[in-house]
Amino acid sequence: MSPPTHTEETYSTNSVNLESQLNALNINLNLKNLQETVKLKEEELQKHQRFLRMAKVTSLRSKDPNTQVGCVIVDKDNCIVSVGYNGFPIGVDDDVFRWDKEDPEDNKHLYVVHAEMNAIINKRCATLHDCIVYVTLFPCNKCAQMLIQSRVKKVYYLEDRDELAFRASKKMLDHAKLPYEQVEMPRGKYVFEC
Ligand SMILES: O=c1ccn([C@H]2C[C@H](O)[C@@H](COP(=O)(O)O)O2)c(=O)[nH]1
Ligand SMILES: [Zn+2]
Repeated sequence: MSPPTHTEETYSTNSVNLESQLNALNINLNLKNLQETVKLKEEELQKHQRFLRMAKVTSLRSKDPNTQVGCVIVDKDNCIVSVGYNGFPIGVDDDVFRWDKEDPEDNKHLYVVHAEMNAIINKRCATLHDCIVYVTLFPCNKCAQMLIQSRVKKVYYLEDRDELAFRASKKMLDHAKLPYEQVEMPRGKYVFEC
């Protein structure tokens, strides 16, 4: 085999250079894409945290001395279409139907309207189809039923409980393919440092 001619050598050196330049360009492009994706993800997370902070502030209106729950529902344009918190129904007097009664015959759980249900009922739009739900506590099985029936798109929540009502809720949401995601809040920025 004859040694490569000068032209062949130059061609081969140039092609190696070109390849390494293309590789470098590709790496740069990939890095830029990655940075863009990370930025978008970070902005998305901040949006969820902002709405969950609103849900938390909403929860402060609840008179439940044990657990205050707040719920905010937003549409596909990120406009708030409803809010709700756990409370007794309109006209049901807190002084008669007390929050602190231990008696199973007269317990708050028999009367309270859950935050999610209030938000579903209070909606200021025709339908909640494809809306996003932000709630401070994972929805119980009853609320999950209502959210599935309302055809909301996703549930973001802060706190969870390992209790039957919440386990059943997860089972149902999984089966109905309604996704849910727990969101962590930035430290020290929970409610008031908006
Ligand atoms: O999906 C839910 C589950 C519960 N709540 C409300 C109902 C009650 O007022 C409290 C839970 O009281 P505990 O004394 O902690 O059991 O939370 C709700 O709004 N949504
Ligand atoms: Zn509930």
